[in-house]
Amino acid sequence: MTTMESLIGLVNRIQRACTVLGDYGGGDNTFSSLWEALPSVAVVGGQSSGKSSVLESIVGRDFLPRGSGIVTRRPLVLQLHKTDEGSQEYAEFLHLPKRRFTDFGAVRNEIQEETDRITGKTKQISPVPIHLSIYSPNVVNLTLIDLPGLTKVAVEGQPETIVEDIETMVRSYVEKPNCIILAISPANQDIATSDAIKLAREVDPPGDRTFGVLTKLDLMDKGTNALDVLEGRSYRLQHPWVGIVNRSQADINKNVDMIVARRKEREYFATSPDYGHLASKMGSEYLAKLLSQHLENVIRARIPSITSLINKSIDELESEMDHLGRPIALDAGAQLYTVLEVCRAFERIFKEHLDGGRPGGDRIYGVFDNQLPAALKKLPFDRHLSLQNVRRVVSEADGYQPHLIAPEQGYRRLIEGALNYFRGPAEASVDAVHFVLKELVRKSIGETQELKRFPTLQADIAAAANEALERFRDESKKTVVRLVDMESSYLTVDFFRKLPQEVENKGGNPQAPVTDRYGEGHFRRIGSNVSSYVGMVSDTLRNTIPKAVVFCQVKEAKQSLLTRFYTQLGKKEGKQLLQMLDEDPALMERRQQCAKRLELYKAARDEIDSVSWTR
Ligand SMILES: Nc1nc2c(ncn2[C@@H]2O[C@H](COP(=O)(O)OP(=O)(O)OP(=O)(O)O)[C@@H](O)[C@H]2O)c(=O)[nH]1
Repeated sequence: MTTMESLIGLVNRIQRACTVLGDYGGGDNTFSSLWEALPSVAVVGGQSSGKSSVLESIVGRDFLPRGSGIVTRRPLVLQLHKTDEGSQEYAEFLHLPKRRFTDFGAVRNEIQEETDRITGKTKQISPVPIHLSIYSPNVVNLTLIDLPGLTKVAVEGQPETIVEDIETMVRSYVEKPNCIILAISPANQDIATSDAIKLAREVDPPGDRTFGVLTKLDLMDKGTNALDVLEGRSYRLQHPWVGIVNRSQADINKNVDMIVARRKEREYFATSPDYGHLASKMGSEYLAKLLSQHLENVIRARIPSITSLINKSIDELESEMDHLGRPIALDAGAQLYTVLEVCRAFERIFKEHLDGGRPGGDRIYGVFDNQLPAALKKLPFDRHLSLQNVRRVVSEADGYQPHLIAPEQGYRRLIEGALNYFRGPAEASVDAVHFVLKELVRKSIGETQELKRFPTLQADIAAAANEALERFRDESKKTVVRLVDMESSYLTVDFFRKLPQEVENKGGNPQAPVTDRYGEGHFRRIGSNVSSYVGMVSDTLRNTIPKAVVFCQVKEAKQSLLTRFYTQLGKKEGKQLLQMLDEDPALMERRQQCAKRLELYKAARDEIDSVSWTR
């Protein structure tokens, strides 16, 4: 079982971890803020309303910078830790973890210097908080955030936007539903004009999380009192108002001890004719206890939802880290392994495209089934085998003496001329398949999740794959052109032997004039015979070209797309490998951020686990 104090201690530790990792609410919103999920108490009020005095009397020490103008220019997260009676008081800054301050004057100087470190000596403000822990037997466990005082006008040396800037910053703290607002108003001013109440009313209309604090009760005009406010009649809040009497400026100048001031405050209420009946519920000590108690209750109630936020964030971050991939290993062996792994993943996807596991491979079949037959059909054989052309080619081939029986040379020339036309569709099929393969490489690279983080390796793989595809294309072209050449280098003898013997079988009419043999019918027959032969070759090529293309390009791409690349890879040194694994800087940055966040959430989870609280 733990005491309530450990709950505030728990939140204190998580808050410190948040600040170390740059999570103090607001800022970049790509991560859910743990800070914002934690309950905190923010002190707000107009300038000179007595904020610093209230904080100091809660602590029982002088330690805040004083001066004219805006002194508090960065939020001060003040974590109070109660220590055993008699132990020495000391303070510690998060930004100076090794130094213990026992001199509170030095604490004041450090706050000032640390403020200037971020804002410069200008009068600018900054939302980056300063964390100060005070360990003392005279405090209660409590965390308070001191914010710049709300002002109405910019004074000499301040930027014009200061009024708005301060309000925006203060608002960014108090508008969070987990923020408890300590709204400070001076009693010697009309409560209706209080900056603190005005802001609190805006961000917390029901007054659930606002604690009204009325300072300077001792400075009210004689004969007047603040009972209407303190008893909730002027402005109603869910929590009771607390009246405070801080040290006057004269007391501060005289260095009146804070402990003495607390005693005087107690006496003031105890003996006050106006407030005597409220004495036990007035004063800074009471306020500190009230806040501490309330904060503990709020934390207790919030722990389950904080835990679930933490667990959810851890899950999300871990899955994002998996997605981003683990950081690159440092030794060359592991780097080579990573490169090979990624290449294999790419090859697997590329093969899936070809084998039908992913779309795109069917387009190769489309080339064979549509494109090639259509191109073959379109070849200009009609023109080549027109009567006129047949007559011309045959006559030319005969030379000075016309052929006697079959125009052997004429046939050969006509066939060779026709077969030459097949080169075009054959090469076009090779190119078409090449482009399909190239497109599949591009697609597969895009689909290889493991490659996403390595733009250089992506380019290297693309270059190697495309270079291999070019080689396969060259080889394939040579092969299909060879198929065509083979057709013209040796004609199918059988085909011609089976042709009806035109002269001998001429319709059984041996009397037909000899001139007929060289007439239209004769050349038409030659044309039609050549056309049948070419048609037969076309059928053959329609089957053999796809075989050659698949053999030279598709099968090769499946088997050895990256073979050369792997050989080159084996010769590379660590430095070159690392260059290949050069990651996108944005991604590296994101991974680093995720890792930091994960560390924060895990630390927070451990903190919560280590505190078992009573329910
Ligand atoms: N008599 C008397 N004087 C007070 C009381 N509270 C604050 N003062 C005086 O009012 C002046 C302003 O008080 P601070 O505590 O510095 O007020 P603040 O709101 O922190 O001021 P800034 O940080 O400048 O915005 C100081 O001179 C205090 O001594 C009080 O309850 N009684």
